[in-house]
Amino acid sequence: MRKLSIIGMPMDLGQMRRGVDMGPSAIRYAGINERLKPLFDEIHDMGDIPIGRPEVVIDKESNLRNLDLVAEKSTLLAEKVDEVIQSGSFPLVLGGDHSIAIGTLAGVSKHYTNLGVIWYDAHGDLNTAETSPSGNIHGMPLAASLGIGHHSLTDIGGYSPKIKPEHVVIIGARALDEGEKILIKEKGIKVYTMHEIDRLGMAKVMEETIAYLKERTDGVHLSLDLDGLDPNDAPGVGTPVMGGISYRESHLAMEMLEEARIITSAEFVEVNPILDEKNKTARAAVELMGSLFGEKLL
Ligand SMILES: NC(=[NH2+])NCCC[C@H](N)C(=O)O
Ligand SMILES: [Mn+2]
Ligand SMILES: [Mn+2]
Repeated sequence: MRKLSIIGMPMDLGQMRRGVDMGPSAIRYAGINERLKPLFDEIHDMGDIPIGRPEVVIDKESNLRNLDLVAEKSTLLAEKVDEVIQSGSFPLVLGGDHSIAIGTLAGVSKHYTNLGVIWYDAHGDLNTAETSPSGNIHGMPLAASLGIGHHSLTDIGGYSPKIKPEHVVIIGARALDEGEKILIKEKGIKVYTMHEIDRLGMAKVMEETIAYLKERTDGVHLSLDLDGLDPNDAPGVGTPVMGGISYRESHLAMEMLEEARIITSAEFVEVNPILDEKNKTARAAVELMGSLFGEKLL
């Protein structure tokens, strides 16, 4: 039996542009339930993790924005994701800014020996307090999940690291900070930048990604930041970068993941309806979910 559990994580504490906390509502409004219903035997919308309206606080010692709050809320999400997997359901998390991946991965990773991660993003999200140009935690979740960074972020769920660098594939990168570039080289993280996507084509990129992860992992989490897409196709994001992955290429990527049957959990993040055009970005997210979960035209 194929079961899906939708978890909303309306957290915008990992960055400064308000509105991304409305991401889960925008995605629900775009018709996620109706769209995915034919693809599963059961869908449970678990509602949202309670975030409230906390005030922004800069952690004095680390210079990180909302460190304690992000850590506290991430723990709640990790527990919910863990519970969903235990119940035999596929966890689909709706963000929220990308800092929510810290909690998602804390809940997912304990169920696998070698969890793989596809990080579909314009950014590397590999910063730490030391390398971050912004102090925004949404630029740090991949580093934190690798066990790099402030202990409040790396130790969510009581264990670290959640993933190994050789089990990560970044797709769509086109804006990397200096510290991130160093980390990618140092750790040997596999990255398909826009250059490789242009050069090889998305089909080849996904073939290679799938073969690479199949060989070394026993589950794969898809962390899809909508800013991985081109801002023309997904304008409703807080940190848009020109020259991104097209809507069509993204559908192909999702379809190939579905065919390969490797994805065991997923999250769609950074949908900000305040910055969006008529909910276009949330609608794109729902359409991509359709492809990821096996929607066929014929
Ligand atoms: N999840 C994201 N949209 N991250 C954007 C991060 C931007 C920049 N690298 C920073 O650390 O602030
Ligand atoms: Mn991101
Ligand atoms: Mn991004």
